Amino acid sequence: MTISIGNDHAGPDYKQAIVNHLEAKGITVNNYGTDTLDSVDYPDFVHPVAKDVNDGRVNFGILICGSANGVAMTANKYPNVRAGICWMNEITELTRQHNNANIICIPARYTAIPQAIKMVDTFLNTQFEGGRHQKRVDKIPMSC
Ligand SMILES: O=C(CO)[C@H](O)[C@H](O)[C@H](O)COP(=O)(O)O
Repeated sequence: MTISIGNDHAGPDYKQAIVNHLEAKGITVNNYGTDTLDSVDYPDFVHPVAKDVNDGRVNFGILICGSANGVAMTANKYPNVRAGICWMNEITELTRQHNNANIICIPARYTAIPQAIKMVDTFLNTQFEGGRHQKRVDKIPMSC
C-alpha cells in the first residue's frame, strides 16, 4: 500500500507521528507536508496529495490542517477525490463505508495525536459497502 500525506503548520507533529506509525507497518508514505511550524498556505501542500489520489498513483491520501476544512475544500476540487473530514472513529468508518472516501482530512487543532492515528487505522481498514451507496457516490460529480 502507498499513501500520500500533506499538512500545513498546524500539523507537522501529527504528520510525523502518522508517518512513523504507517512506515512501521511497512506502508510506503509520500510526505508532501511541511515539517516546521512556520506559517504556510495549506493548498500548496494539498495539491500534490490530491493529484496522486486523483491519478491513481497511491491507494489513499491523508491531509492535516487546523480545522481540516481548508484541505478538504481544496482536495475535493479533483474529480476522482472524495475527501472526508474525520474527528471521531464512527464518522471515519462511515466516511469509508458510505462515501468511499479516498482521502481522510484530520483537524489537528481539534483532535489528539493518538486519536488521529486511530482514525487513520480505521480509515485504511474499513471497506466501502457499495450497494445503495455506490449509486449515490456515482451522483457526486457535477452534472450541470
Ligand atoms: O485551512 C484551515 C482552515 O480551513 C486550517 O485550519 C489552517 O490550518 C488554518 O486556517 C491556519 O490558521 P493560522 O491562524 O494561519 O495558523
